[in-house]
Amino acid sequence: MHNPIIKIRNLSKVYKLYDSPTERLKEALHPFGKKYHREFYALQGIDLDVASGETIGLIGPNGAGKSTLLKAITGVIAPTTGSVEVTGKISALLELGAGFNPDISGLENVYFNGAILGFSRDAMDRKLDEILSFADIGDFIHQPVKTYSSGMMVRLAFAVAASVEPDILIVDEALSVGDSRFKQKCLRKINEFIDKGVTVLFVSHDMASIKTFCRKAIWIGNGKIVEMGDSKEVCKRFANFMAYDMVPTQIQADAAAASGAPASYQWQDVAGCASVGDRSAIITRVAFFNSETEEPAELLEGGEPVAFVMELQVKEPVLQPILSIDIKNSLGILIFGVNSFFLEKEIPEMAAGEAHVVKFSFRLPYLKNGNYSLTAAVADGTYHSHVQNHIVHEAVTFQIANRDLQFRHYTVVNKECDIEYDRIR
Ligand SMILES: Nc1ncnc2c1ncn2[C@@H]1O[C@H](COP(=O)(O)OP(=O)(O)OP(=O)(O)O)[C@@H](O)[C@H]1O
Repeated sequence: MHNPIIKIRNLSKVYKLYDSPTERLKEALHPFGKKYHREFYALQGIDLDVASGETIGLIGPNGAGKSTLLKAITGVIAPTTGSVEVTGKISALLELGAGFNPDISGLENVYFNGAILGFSRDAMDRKLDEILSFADIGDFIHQPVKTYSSGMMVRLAFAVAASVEPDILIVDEALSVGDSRFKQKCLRKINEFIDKGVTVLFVSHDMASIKTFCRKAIWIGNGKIVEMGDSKEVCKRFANFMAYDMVPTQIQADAAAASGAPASYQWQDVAGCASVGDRSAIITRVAFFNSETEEPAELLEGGEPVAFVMELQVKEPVLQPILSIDIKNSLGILIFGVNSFFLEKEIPEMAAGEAHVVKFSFRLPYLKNGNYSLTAAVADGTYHSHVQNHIVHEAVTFQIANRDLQFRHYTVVNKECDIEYDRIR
């Protein structure tokens, strides 16, 4: 890469961890320099080149080292080893309140921050209207920052960061505390920066934002770069890792073999899920996956062919089984559902002691970006008169993250609708 705007070589950051403050004191006072600490690598051997105009999303589990990397790039912390070279003006939104003096007013902080970024008082005077109107916190601007709500703090911080025409914009999850209207306003502003060619580094646990804004994503785990590449691909693999890789595969295979069920499903145990019913038949485990690629359905776009499989153990006879799945949004509102009764799929009686595997295959509707859960149920009777045997809430959860703007506004997008149009005057 020619002249990267950020060049990182063999970057490591080591923190000293002490079991108690006394250990720290003992180390400081020890006449022969005895060590009382353990070393913890928050970052280890990071090599990274960022080209001007790139938009990069950083993803990874809690404590992976994402914020530490951003702090090293902005110069807030010094590397233990290695180097970070930055060419250009950085505007950064790090943790909440970082860069603000809590005892002085918001307005004084605006000038203070401007000065740190190299702007004179006159230059900040010229930017002030724009900053105040973007932050939109009214008279609170004259109050000390320590009286601000977290939302107000991030409003002011973003307004200042956006006003200084940076070459590199760094946003560390800060936007998550803003209300949704402000968040949208910030995201529009970030888009404007991207259009102008500003380099953007963005930490978020929200895969939809990462996929929307960032062409490239870097997955950080245990202080190292696990994977780097197209944001869609990296987000997908990270989401699958978070959902499934922590379950030892041998346990899954053993459980499948014991039940005689196909071992190929990536089963999820539902024992820990909230459930109700008379338990004549119980749902013991489930799997949800893309039926074309067979990858776990954790991070989706809508429109994919998917399959949901549930395993049932029958304790008492179920004479007229009805099997159903419901998909709910993050507020618990039912978005759509499917059941064997509606589908006129007659399921034969299930006898005590039997085990069954039921597979629903369908095309996922185009849903609004967000988090969803799937409730699975088995009942006995007819649609109007039945006994619930087992309803398992949030049997699986998944996220819809579609970077295509058209899918953002409607709860469900129906692409099958015809529109007729006549000009009448
Ligand atoms: N000053 C410090 N002293 C000791 N350990 C620290 C310090 N700052 C960070 N760490 C540790 O470094 C690791 C990486 O932290 P970091 O904040 O970079 O993670 P992260 O990926 O941003 O996590 P999250 O998604 O939770 O924000 C964590 O284990 C954290 O506890």
